[in-house]
Amino acid sequence: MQGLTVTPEEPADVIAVRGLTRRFGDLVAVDDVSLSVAPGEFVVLLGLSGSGKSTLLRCLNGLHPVSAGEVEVLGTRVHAAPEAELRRLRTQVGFVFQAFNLVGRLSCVENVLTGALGRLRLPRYGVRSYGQNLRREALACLDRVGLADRAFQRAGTLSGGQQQRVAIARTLMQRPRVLLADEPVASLDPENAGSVMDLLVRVCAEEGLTVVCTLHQVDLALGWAHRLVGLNQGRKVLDRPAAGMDRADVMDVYRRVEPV
Ligand SMILES: Nc1ncnc2c1ncn2[C@@H]1O[C@H](COP(=O)(O)OP(=O)(O)OP(=O)(O)O)[C@@H](O)[C@H]1O
Repeated sequence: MQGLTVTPEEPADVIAVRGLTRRFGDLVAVDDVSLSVAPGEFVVLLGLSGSGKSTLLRCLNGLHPVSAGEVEVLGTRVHAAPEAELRRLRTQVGFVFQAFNLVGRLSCVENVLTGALGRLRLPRYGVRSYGQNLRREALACLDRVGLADRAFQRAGTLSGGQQQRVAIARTLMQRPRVLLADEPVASLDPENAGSVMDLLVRVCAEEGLTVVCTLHQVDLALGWAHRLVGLNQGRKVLDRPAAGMDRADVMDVYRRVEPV
């Protein structure tokens, strides 16, 4: 049709943070940070211990209220959302923790099944209380992380690397659109850290997830991130595509205090 041109729209940012400040009493843990994350982007947050990485991550899904500024995730205005809206948002935002947060006495498959609770109306108790389709899906999630053969083993009896794989399977079961990962490989030895990161990056790419992940391992960050964001004393001191950056550029994050 003449005269009618349809321009493909740029997809909106999945995460948009503007002037975010989070204080704990007199301490400014996150200081006037702005950040946009595009669909499917894998952003790694770097910075010294205490620089505000975990606090920023928790502000993204409303686990910490913000002191000032705006946080928008998947179109939800997190800074102003009532608790019910935040609960709805959290069903779409997976969280992977350093300490795995599995229930050690439950089997791997039952831990994975809990990832589906956000989309079920009633609580469930025991593997058999979930329908057959969900049980099949949970086993498929375990298969994707290479642990189908451990489905009925108690999660607490697995190694750290295996437990983090189960936690990733639980996140897949949640079918999130965004993944927040707080030092997901900090408790693992270097070899396991590499292979769990490898898995995390692969499944996130397969699912088209938008990811914000805090890491202490600079080499892993350089190897896997699309973009590196550095914090120092709560301020954003780096925000660059990872391609073309080297270790020395990244190490600057740990010294710089001037915001970008
Ligand atoms: N609930 C809280 N109450 C008081 N202070 C807090 C709280 N949570 C974090 N802080 C403080 O906020 C600052 C930032 O902490 P945060 O955990 O975000 O840092 P981090 O960069 O994630 O550190 P790490 O790499 O060690 O996990 C620190 O000084 C910390 O002590």
